[in-house]
Amino acid sequence: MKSPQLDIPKRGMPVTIVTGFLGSGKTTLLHQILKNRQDLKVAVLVNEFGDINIDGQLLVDIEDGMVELSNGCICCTINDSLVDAVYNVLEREERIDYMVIETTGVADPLPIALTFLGTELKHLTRLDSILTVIDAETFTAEHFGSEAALSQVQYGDIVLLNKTDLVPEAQVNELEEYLRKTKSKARILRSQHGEVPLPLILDVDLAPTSVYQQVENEDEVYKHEHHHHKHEHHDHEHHHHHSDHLDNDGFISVSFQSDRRFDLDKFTYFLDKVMPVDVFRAKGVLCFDSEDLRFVFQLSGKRYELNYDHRKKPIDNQLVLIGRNLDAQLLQQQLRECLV
Ligand SMILES: Nc1nc2c(ncn2[C@@H]2O[C@H](COP(=O)(O)OP(=O)(O)OP(=O)(O)O)[C@@H](O)[C@H]2O)c(=O)[nH]1
Repeated sequence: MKSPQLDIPKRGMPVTIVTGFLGSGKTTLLHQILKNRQDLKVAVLVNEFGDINIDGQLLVDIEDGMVELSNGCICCTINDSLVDAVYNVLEREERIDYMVIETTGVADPLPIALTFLGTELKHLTRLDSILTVIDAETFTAEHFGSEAALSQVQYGDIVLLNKTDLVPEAQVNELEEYLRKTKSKARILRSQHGEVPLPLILDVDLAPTSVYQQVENEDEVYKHEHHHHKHEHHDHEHHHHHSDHLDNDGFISVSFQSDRRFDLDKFTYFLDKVMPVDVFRAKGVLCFDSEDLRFVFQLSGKRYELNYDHRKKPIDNQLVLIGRNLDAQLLQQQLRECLV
């Protein structure tokens, strides 16, 4: 007799949440994880701030079977799409050993962690840790004036001081001392280009899940009172508050797409002379008139890189600019002027 097929649901899938501010090196770390995972079958969930998913396009070449969240900040759309995306992974036929979730640079990791602890996912997954990537060069105690960035540091069980190649060691030591003062329990590591031994960051069981749940309860009370208070004054306030949140601490993203190629000189002139300093982060896949290959473009703070992408033929230009106080129409006009 044929034995009946048992359909045993997967339980306790370990999950690491990779968080960290815009451009700190989360995707770079993800590439390292996928490169060095050995026999582990890792599912990565990427969520990007911006209409065009550049990271997803670049990751897909490395690892098939990637699952993506829909665009937008997951800390806002979390109750629908994150849970769905996690289910998509859990329901796959093939074996998957580990799940890594990359949040957007402007997302607060706490609601994401709470989704794993507060929904039906708590029976199917095990939150292993929150890993916070920090750009050792640009990080300051002001956290870019962003509440999300503050929360990222606050809730990191592992703090990865990345880009240590860009600063003198004394400065990294100072940064580490500063973090030690506020985060005595965190595992603090250093890296260049996200290179870190995987046993130090995966399956480490460092998430203090009871603490998150306590925070959640307090937060519920706060939200309730907050809402109530607003309600007395203005019916639309609550809604307004929510859309403020969607603005992500004032960060907005501007997308640009064109079938035409850029003039390389005009584009670099735009980067060096025209683009406002308020553009904090940019990334894209670009095509230039003078070049036969596609380029991957990365800008973080004052630095940018344009690298050949040997895997793909040039097709079109797709670019996302992220920053505060950006004039989307003006930027798009200025970019159009760089086209041949
Ligand atoms: N010099 C140096 N550059 C790095 C290092 N790690 C990452 N970078 C570069 O920093 C830029 C941003 O890296 P990403 O990994 O895309 O950053 P991210 O955190 O995923 O960015 P967002 O998705 O926009 O939040 C890229 O140009 C990387 O090549 C590092 O250790 N040293």
